[in-house]
Amino acid sequence: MTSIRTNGDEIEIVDQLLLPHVVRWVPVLTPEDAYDAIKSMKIRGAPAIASLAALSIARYISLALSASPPPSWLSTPAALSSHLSPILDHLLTSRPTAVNLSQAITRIRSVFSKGEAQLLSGGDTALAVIAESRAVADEDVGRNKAMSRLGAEWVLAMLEAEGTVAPGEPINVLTVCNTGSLATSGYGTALGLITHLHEQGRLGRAFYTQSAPYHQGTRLTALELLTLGVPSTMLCDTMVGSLMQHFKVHAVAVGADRVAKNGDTANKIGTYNAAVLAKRHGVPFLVVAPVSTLDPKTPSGKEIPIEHRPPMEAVLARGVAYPPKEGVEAEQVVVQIAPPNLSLEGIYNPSFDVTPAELITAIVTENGVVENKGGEVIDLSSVL
Ligand SMILES: CSC[C@@H](O)[C@@H](O)C(=O)COP(=O)(O)O
Repeated sequence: MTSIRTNGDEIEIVDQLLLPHVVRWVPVLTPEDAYDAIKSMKIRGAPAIASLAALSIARYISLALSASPPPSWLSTPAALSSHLSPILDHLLTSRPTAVNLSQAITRIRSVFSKGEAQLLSGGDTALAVIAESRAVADEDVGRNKAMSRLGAEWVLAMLEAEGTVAPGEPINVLTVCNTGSLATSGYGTALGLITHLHEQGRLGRAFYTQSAPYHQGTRLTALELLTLGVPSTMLCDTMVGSLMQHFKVHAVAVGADRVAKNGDTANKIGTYNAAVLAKRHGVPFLVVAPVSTLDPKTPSGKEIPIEHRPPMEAVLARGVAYPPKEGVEAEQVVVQIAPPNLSLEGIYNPSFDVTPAELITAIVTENGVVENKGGEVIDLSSVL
């Protein structure tokens, strides 16, 4: 399962607004198509957003290079930079919370500067930008596997050392939202950790929240875990406290859209609730994210820009008619749940919340695991 597939310069994404009932691949022909797909959440998840934006830039430049004659903006690194700058600026505004997109764009911009400093031709700089853009997407799977293994080993060792589980005993892990293959270029972050535990025979059960109003849990994580054959249980977002009162949850593992310098972490709305409840129940709370999600330029969670989605989206549900009619192909319907005269000002719809570092037990990256030493701040310098 994947969110993006490429063939040379061709890019297609699976429309995640239609999953799991309808699998439709849609072409992404221009950076503007990428912008629309990200903004409308046809593709979502911090690493996948960055990958699509970068791949759309690679395609845009590659097609220009093969034009005859090539456009004048390919003549020098400076011309390339001034032509692409507004396109990159625009992509950056598609979704503001996930920092991976901004990190990818910074990487691309740095190639223009290198081209200028090294007196490269416009054509060579363009090729270097294409290579850097494709690397953003290609690097993702390897680092996801690395962080998933590191996080799984760390949490098992911790639980075994404190005597919560016996050596070899499987553990139950709760997650929020969707952080698997569909949210990344493959394998996933927090869901990757869960997958790794499953592959090692160390997962008892994965619990996952529905993650309303977009239902990334109900629609996407459910699909991924079913496909992988991972034993799992879905719960409504409001049931996390009840779950922890009645079932053994050994750890919570979530992804991140941005981790501030002090360790405060923005992730899907509802993550903070899970963290508060984990603290109350003494359950370790892990953030699993690539280094490209760490943002040392943002001092704390207070400065993380939090996207508010259109109010209407909070009262919509996507699915198929129930019960299914035999012989009738599933077709998605969007239903409106609230009273038709509910004013849009009467709806609060932040897409993310911030979990303070003090509630986080450890931040897991491909470069290592950073433990919270018991304070209000997590020092990320060892993995940056
Ligand atoms: C590996 S994905 C990490 C995060 O991007 C994920 O947890 C999340 O919050 C996704 O939110 P979304 O609004 O679906 O893009």
